[in-house]
Amino acid sequence: MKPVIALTKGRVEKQFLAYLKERGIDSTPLVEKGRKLSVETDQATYFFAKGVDVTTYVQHGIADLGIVGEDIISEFQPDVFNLFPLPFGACKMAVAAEKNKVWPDRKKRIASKYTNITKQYYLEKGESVDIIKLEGSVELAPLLGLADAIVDIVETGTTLKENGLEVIEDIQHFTARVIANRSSLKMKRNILQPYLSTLQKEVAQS
Ligand SMILES: Nc1ncnc2c1ncn2[C@@H]1O[C@H](COP(=O)(O)OP(=O)(O)OP(=O)(O)O)[C@@H](O)[C@H]1O
Ligand SMILES: O=P(O)(O)OC[C@H]1O[C@H](OP(=O)(O)OP(=O)(O)O)[C@H](O)[C@@H]1O
Repeated sequence: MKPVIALTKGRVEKQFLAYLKERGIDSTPLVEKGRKLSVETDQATYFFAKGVDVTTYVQHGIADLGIVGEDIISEFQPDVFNLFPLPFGACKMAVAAEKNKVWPDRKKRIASKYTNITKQYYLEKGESVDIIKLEGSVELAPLLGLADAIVDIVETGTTLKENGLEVIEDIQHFTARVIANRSSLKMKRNILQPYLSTLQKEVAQS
C-alpha cells in the first residue's frame, strides 16, 4: 500500500516536482502525465486538483496527504492536520491600493478572492468595510473603480507595480504546506512516515 497524495495543480505542482527531484525521488511519471489527473509512482499515488479541492479530498480521507498553499488553509480552515511548511510557494497576503490613493468619505470597498481572510482582518482591526468577491485579476478592481483597495497575494510585486498599485498593509506570510487526513495519520503511520521523512530530508545546497 502506498500513500495517496492530493497535489495542487499549477504553480505548487511545478515547485513540488522540483523539490522531489532535489531529494532524488523519481517523479518521471508525474512530469510525463499529460492530461491524466491521477498518476502512480514507486513511492505514492498522486492526483491533481485545485487548492481548495485538495483540502476537501484530504479532509474526507480520499487522500492521506495534501500539498497546498497556506493561503487556502487560512481562507477555508479545513479540518485537517497541518503538518509542516515546504520551502517554496512563498508569498504574502496584503492590502493594496492605487499609489497616493485618496480615500472616500464612506465605508471602504475591498475586492478579494479571499473573502474570509479579508473579513477576519478588518474585524480584528475594528473597521467596517464592504467586501466584494472576485475570482481573479483582482488588481483590476481599483483601476476600474469597483473597489478602493484589494486583498490579494503578492509574490514579486510585479503585478501591483505594473498596474500602478502598492502594498499598504501586510496581512500574513505563506508558503506551501503538507497537510494530512487526521485518521490516516494514526492508522497509516507506517506507510506515511517514510514518505514524510523523505519530504523533510535536508539536501546539500550546491
Ligand atoms: N504569485 C503567486 N500568485 C498566486 N499564488 C501563488 C503565488 N505564489 C505562490 N502562490 C501559491 O500558489 C497557490 C496556487 O496558485 P495558482 O496560481 O497555481 O492557482 P490559483 O491562483 O489558486 O488559481 P487558478 O488555478 O484559478 O489559477 C496559491 O494558493 C498560493 O499558495
Ligand atoms: O506579486 P506577483 O509576483 O506579481 O504575483 C501576484 C499575482 O499572482 C497571482 O495571480 P495569478 O497569476 O494566480 O492570477 P489570478 O489573478 O487570476 O489569480 C495573484 O493573485 C497576483 O495577481
